[in-house]
Amino acid sequence: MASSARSADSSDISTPRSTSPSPSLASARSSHRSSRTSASHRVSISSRRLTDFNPMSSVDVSAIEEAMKLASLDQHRGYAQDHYSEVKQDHETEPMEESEASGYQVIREPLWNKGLSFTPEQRVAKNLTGLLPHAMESLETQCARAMKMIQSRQTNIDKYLYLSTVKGQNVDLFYRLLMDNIRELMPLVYTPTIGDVCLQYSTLYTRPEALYISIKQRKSIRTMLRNWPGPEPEICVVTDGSRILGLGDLGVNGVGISIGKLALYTAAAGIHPAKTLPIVLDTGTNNESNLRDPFYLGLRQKRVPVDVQQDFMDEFMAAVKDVYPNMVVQFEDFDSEKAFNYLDRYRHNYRAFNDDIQGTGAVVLAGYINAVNLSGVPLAEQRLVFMGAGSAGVGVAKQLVEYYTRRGLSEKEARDKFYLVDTKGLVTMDRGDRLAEHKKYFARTDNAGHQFRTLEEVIEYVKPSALVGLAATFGIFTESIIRGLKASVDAGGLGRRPILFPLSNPLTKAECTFEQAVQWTDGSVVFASGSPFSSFTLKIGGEAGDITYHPNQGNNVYVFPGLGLGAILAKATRITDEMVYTSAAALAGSLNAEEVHMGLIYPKIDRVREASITVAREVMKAARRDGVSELPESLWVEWEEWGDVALTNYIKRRVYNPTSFEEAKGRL
Ligand SMILES: O=C([O-])CC(=O)C(=O)O
Ligand SMILES: [Mg+2]
Repeated sequence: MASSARSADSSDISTPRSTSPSPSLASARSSHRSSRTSASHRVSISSRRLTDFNPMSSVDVSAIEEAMKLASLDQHRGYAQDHYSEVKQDHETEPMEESEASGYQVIREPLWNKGLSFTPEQRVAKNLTGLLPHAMESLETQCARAMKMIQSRQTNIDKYLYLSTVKGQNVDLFYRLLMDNIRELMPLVYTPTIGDVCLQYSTLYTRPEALYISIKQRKSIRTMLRNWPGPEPEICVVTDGSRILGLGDLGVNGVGISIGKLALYTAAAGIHPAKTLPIVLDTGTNNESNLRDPFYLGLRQKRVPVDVQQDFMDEFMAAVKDVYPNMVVQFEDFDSEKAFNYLDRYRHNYRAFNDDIQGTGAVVLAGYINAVNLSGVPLAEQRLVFMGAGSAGVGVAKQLVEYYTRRGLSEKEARDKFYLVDTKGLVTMDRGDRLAEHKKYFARTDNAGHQFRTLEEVIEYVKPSALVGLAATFGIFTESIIRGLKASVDAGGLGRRPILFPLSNPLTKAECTFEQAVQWTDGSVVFASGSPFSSFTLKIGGEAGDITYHPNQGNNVYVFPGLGLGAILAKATRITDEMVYTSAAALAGSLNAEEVHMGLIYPKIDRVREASITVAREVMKAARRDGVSELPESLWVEWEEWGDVALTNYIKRRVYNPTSFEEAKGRL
């Protein structure tokens, strides 16, 4: 593991050393290891448990007792005593290399396992003969079997669990499967199914897949980060579970989102799975049903106050910078106030961005740029109503303001195009309640003392050309609201089309369905939703025939993988506004002729990986323009000479692509 390169932490006695194990030690260890992953995990966990807890705290006493019990259990297996003394001398052991592994060690390490794709030569060389059935299969055949199994499962949760098992056994198979069937499988590993998974995470739990960092162990954050078995992660997705999708506070169960997003970093942008790190920060939960659930896996306490969490967050970010200085940090699904605070606080000194504010902002901007073209309502006449004024609502609106200012409007002119609505009605300065800080920027002052309490009143008053939903309330875009939107667009001239983006996730929180949007606008809608809807066919019959309408999925999955990949490959020291804005512009321009012809505003989801490469390339260039890329000057000079082709090639050579059967031959 490259852990020997991690920086030392004086508060942590398990400072890594780069001593190699002696051959006898290595073979003694290997007899106890089933895999590199579990080996390094075991070593780190035992050394942490017995040495790092502060015995003054009550929690720690029981943890130490528990660790002692575990150690004595291990002793029964003739393992712990020797092993532990080794660990004490050599706190971080060198992990086994793939080339050293043999037999079950190979098969049981998901990153090394090739399932039935091992060739006869590999089977002999790796002592796998007899451990596998005779059949030798291509990755494609293994995928076909897995698809058959998935299709035979009745519920989406069962399908998710099957996929999760595949991921835990054979990483290449999981990602080949996901990449080749992204339209069918993304809804299982991501929204909407991941929402249900998060709701039940503690019950569904079978194995750890993330770092679980609780505020009770805040003094050992560095140790916990080092315990992660993957070598030098390049990207982490961190949540505190306080606002998971539109489902609210799910506490530690929200970790499913970090896991799901990172699966898409790999499937949609090719970041190596071993370089991804899902993290949940456990600072308690205010979700009563979690607190009552006997299986709940998180801290059984109310959330700590905001200022306490702020300190914890500072400690976490500092630890990340020490242990993995190059890692990009994606903040995910923090409740709005924290989301804005942390972004402001860390964006200048860390490689960090917020997916809900910036990722969603960029993806909606990309869709909006294309939607305006289709709508027939000129940019100057556009007026937008937002239902929802949280991190996503405000983040999106700000991204769109930036677009307008770049198109020549003053900031005030741009801002005046936006009408944000929350549960109390139109957000105005004189509404009489205490406005959250992040809403103030868009609070209207031109309402002449009048308050608009409902969305209907606001539609009637504003006569918008676009309606965006980020309110996490199912069905809040009623028939009369959608017809009202259509009427205000029609009033400007026939042939104009309303823009309607019900963006809340998962589907149970969508502000309206695609079918409703089509029906209530007589098919004229330009539509994007956060979670995927199926195409809808309007049965007209007769001469005219039926019409099939295609929805768009305006989900940040079109942005965060490419934004993260671009930041990593550019070695960006920060993630600048220019990089985020550029990701949107690049995405908007990434549709091919067929997609344009179909009237889509995003590339088809099957092409998300291609789009991500384009986004990553443009993000890299933006990092260079902003002077935050630490890549050698000579590379940039060369790319400037050769243009996008060379840079695209550079990216493509660095992305993970699960090897096919033939390519796999040379691997071991
Ligand atoms: O996870 C998703 O599908 C999009 C997102 O960031 C959210 O809804 O919070
Ligand atoms: Mg999110």
